[in-house]
Amino acid sequence: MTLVTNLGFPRIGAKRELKHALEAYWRGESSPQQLQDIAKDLRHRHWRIQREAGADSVPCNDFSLYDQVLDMAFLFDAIPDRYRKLADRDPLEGYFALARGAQNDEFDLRALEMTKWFDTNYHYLVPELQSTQTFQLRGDKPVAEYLEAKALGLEARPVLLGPVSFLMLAKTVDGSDRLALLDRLLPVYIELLGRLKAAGTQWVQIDEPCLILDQDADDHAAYRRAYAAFANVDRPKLVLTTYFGALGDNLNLAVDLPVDGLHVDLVRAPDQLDAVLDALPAERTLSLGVVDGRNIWRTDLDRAVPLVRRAHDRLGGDRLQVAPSCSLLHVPVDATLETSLPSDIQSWLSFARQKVEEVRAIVDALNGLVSSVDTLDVARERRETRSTSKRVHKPRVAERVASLEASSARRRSAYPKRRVLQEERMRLPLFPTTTIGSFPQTHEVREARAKHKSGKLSDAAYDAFLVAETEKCVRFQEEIGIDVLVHGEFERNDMVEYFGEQLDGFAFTKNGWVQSYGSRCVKPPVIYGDVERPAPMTVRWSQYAQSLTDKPMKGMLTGPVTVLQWSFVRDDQPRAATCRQIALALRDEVIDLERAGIRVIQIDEPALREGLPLRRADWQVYLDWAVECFRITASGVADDTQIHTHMCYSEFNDIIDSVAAMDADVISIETSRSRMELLDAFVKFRYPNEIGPGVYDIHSPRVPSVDEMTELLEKAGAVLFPEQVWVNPDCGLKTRGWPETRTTLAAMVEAARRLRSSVEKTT
Ligand SMILES: CN1c2c(nc(N)[nH]c2=O)NC[C@@H]1CNc1ccc(C(=O)N[C@@H](CCC(=O)N[C@@H](CCC(=O)N[C@@H](CCC(=O)O)C(=O)O)C(=O)O)C(=O)O)cc1
Ligand SMILES: N[C@@H](CCS)C(=O)O
Ligand SMILES: [Zn+2]
Repeated sequence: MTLVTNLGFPRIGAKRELKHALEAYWRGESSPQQLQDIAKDLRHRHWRIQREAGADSVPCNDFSLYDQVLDMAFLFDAIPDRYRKLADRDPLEGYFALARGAQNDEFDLRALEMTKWFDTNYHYLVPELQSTQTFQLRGDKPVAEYLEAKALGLEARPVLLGPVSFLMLAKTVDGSDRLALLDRLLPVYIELLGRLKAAGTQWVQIDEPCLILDQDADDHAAYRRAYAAFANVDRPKLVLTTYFGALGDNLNLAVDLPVDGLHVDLVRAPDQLDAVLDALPAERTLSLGVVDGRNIWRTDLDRAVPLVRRAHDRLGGDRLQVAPSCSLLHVPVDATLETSLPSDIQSWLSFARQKVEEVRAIVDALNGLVSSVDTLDVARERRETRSTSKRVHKPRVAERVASLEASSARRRSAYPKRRVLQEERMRLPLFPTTTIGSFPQTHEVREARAKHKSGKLSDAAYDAFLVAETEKCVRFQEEIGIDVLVHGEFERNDMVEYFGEQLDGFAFTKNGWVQSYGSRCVKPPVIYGDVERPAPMTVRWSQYAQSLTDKPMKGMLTGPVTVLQWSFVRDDQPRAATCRQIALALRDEVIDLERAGIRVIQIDEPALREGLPLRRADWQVYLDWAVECFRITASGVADDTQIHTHMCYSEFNDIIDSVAAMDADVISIETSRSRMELLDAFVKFRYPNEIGPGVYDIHSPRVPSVDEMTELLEKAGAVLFPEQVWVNPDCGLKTRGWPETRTTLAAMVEAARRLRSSVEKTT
């Protein structure tokens, strides 16, 4: 019998219940037990939803209080020494210290580095290992969750990140080879698999997502060594799970590994099916990911069912499982909660619950069950209304894109000339200070917006509130001596959603929350049609803020690639085509800002790196259109208007030429958690324009000292020319509170002053 399975469910909850529980706990308003009770409740609710939607088996250990990679590191006791005392005394506090840092009378602990999970907007915590690393089992989370499901009468399939991907996603602090730790790690996996088997587990989902990346001979050897070690041990069956792309040249390796099943992503890589079927050894179970775990459109069942049938004809039903392409962590919980959307758009959507239902419908159709044939008809009808909808296609947008000239993507003069003109106009000191845009989105700010949205606060009162917040923010920056100010972004719910709400072709949901990291969520807008800007979006706030001060006020926009990357995008045209439409809409905004007297405009592109295809062979095509789109947005202004861009969480070494090709006058990057390691790509001569390496890790409540920031700036100063260096935090301050923001920014300005005077002394 072909099974309906699932690789992971969004754990945050349809109403962000986990977020609220975590934050209450961190504020000291609830006990560990209360937090664990809510977590358990969510697990049970999510298993129930999946069962009701038709799943034959549900995943467990896909739940996490913060992050699934951190869970594995914690489970294997891969805890850096600095956290050990706290973790041994209070495991939950120790766990959260790894995730968020901890600062009190006793401890001053930096958090682990955080980075993007493949090409998603989800962040995982990077395990910190060293050559002397040892591993042992600490707790039994996967077993406990398996038994928890069992007590409800469910045979769940624990999800484990596989040993090779675990090591590849980690970093060693001493630069030693991560994979050299494999032999020490394997016995711990074997012990865990044994414990799962003893608890009665039948199948374990062992994720090796790195198998869809470019892997070399040493990597291949590591997979072979790892899975050979699992071959003859008493363990549950293993389904080796890959997602986000094709196995490609790793296919032969994947099918050679002595496991019991293989999951492949047929949404990103439908063409790999025949090769997989040809290569699959007899007896091996095949799990087909045919429902898109990364997007929210209803599945084209007329394409999915024949794909599955092809495998069914070759393998028979008993060796076949059907599933979403990847964990559903990346989509919201339930589209039926979106009652405010236009009904046609709502009917085009499929969130986690609906995706499991779609997998059920596919398997039922395969088995010729009548009820599902109805579902196929309904699905077909919905897709047809979408492909012919007047909401979707606007010929004048396509015409504007088609008539774009190459010169639209070029500034008038090259950077050296622009620099002179900008210097004359702005007269900034050496090491100019600025921030990345947002200031604290306090409970008060969010509450005011929520009240305004629900009609409890009038337009005028909300406006007056935002005016007052913006003014306070400007005055604060003036007081502490920041050189290039920002308005604070108080009017924005999110840097992408805010623009989506004002652009035609975008729909936004009420409950479409997706976890970004820990308790932080985003509500990606849905791009369903051709994009246009009906009216200016940010000019009013930038202009107002500029009217309050003589210092330059930085206009603040989210760039086209990031808007694309952090939205749910159309699947009926290439991403590049949608991106060009967004770029043109934003170009108009940049020009309007300049007209309104704004001399500095930041176009944030934190997602440019994350959008990079996972296989190197596909990079250049993407980078060409992504950089072109940024330049289309940025190039409509005069030479003396300074264009900034900002990128966080990015590893730049491989793409520095494209970053340089964006030709922003100034780029700010995230460098503090990596202690300026990420700056390596920008060292003298490799990046010609100006750079603001972040000196304040804004993802942690920890407050860095002046000395610490000065030291980071000195490190930057050693590899960059002084006149290249800006001083700024890693990213926006929206997640921070005002007290820590005040202290840290004042300290940051002081660090810049120290640096200025030390340079003056030496010249
Ligand atoms: C820079 N980052 C971003 C990414 N992706 C984005 N789409 N946006 C980003 O900014 N990816 C990479 C990083 C990830 N970083 C973050 C940082 C912070 C958050 C975050 O704080 N998210 C908020 C939700 C933001 C939002 O949409 N807020 C709305 C709704 C607020 C709300 O919850 N209102 C309450 C009432 C409020 C109250 O009383 O306190 C309600 O409606 O019930 C808004 O401000 O209007 C979060 O809370 O998680 C995300 C990613
Ligand atoms: N301007 C945005 C960038 C975040 S990546 C902010 O400051 O929040
Ligand atoms: Zn950022």
